Amino acid sequence: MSVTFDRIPCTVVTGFLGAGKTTLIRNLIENLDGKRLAIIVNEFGDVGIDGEVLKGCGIESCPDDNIIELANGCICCTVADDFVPAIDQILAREPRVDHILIETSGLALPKPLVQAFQWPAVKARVTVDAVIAVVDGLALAEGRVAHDHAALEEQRLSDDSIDHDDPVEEVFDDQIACADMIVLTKTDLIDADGLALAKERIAAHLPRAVKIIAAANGQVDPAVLIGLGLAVEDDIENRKTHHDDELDHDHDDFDSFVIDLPAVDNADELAQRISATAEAENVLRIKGFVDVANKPMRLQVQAVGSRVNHYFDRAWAPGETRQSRLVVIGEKGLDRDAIERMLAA
Ligand SMILES: Nc1nc2c(ncn2[C@@H]2O[C@H](COP(=O)(O)OP(=O)(O)OP(=O)(O)O)[C@@H](O)[C@H]2O)c(=O)[nH]1
Repeated sequence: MSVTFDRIPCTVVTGFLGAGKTTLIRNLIENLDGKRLAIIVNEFGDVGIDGEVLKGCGIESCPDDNIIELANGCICCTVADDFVPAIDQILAREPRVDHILIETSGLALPKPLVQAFQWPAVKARVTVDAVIAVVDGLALAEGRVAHDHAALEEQRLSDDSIDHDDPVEEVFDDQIACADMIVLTKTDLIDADGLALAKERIAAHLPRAVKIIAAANGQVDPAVLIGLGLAVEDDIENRKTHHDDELDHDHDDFDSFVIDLPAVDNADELAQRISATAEAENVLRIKGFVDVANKPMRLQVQAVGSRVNHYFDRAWAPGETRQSRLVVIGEKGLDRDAIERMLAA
């Protein structure tokens, strides 16, 4: 008698830079009682910050070894080299993993990633449970992504010089187009009108009837998001995106680099500098870890646009090099020298 194993379900979490993917996943890890999890974290930029944040959870059902970081790129472009080996590594785990979560980079196009699940080596063993798009409620309410289409159209008609291909909007659109469920984040930062506006803006981009779940600080009942059993790999071709005709998508609309800073004296002052820099230089995202002089703890810094969060996340380990490294991400053409000068000032 042969023994057959069911395919392991995998939830793909997409969402634009800083929308709240890591926060949501961290919450899922903490509340998915009894399920053994493995997580693949894909980042744009060389420094694996999200992986570090998730490893800090210390949850028994998701040990650090089960968190695999695929930094520096886009999983869908490196299926054979990175993704399949990562899946192999997960499937070899004992005891058996019950569920896989993938946190894609904030610039990832979900369709090519899901298409990677059609590879025979993957399809035989793993199925895409659902694609969840995390969208930034605050950014939506403020019109930083998914602008009001009617207003934009009016503006477009009155000004021929506007560039109509907005890469941020395109990535956002593609992530929404591929989603089976949408989590609208940061609802603690918006009022009822903002929430209604955010939902309206999503609806304007939604090609299908998809549920929108409002969440604050990543708190969503895992039963709503996990175990949907949708086998998305069999349906993904039907989801129309901006990049359907591109064989190669190399994210060349965006730039990212790492800045090393000396130790800082004051965390609040650094946060102000980061905010001013993001504003002046049109930076989409800054994140990293910082050495604050005379403090035993490491400072974690997270900026989405000019909004900055910072907090001491853990003590520097004995023997660990205390360093300050920030990843900066924005649209192509970032002025690296100016950003470096402003952050170091
Ligand atoms: N107030 C508030 N802040 C949030 C919420 N969700 C996320 N954040 C904050 O937003 C920032 C970015 O959150 P992340 O979870 O790192 O976002 P991400 O989508 O993983 O970011 P990337 O991986 O860089 O694309 C962090 O400072 C979070 O603490 C929320 O619901 N409310």
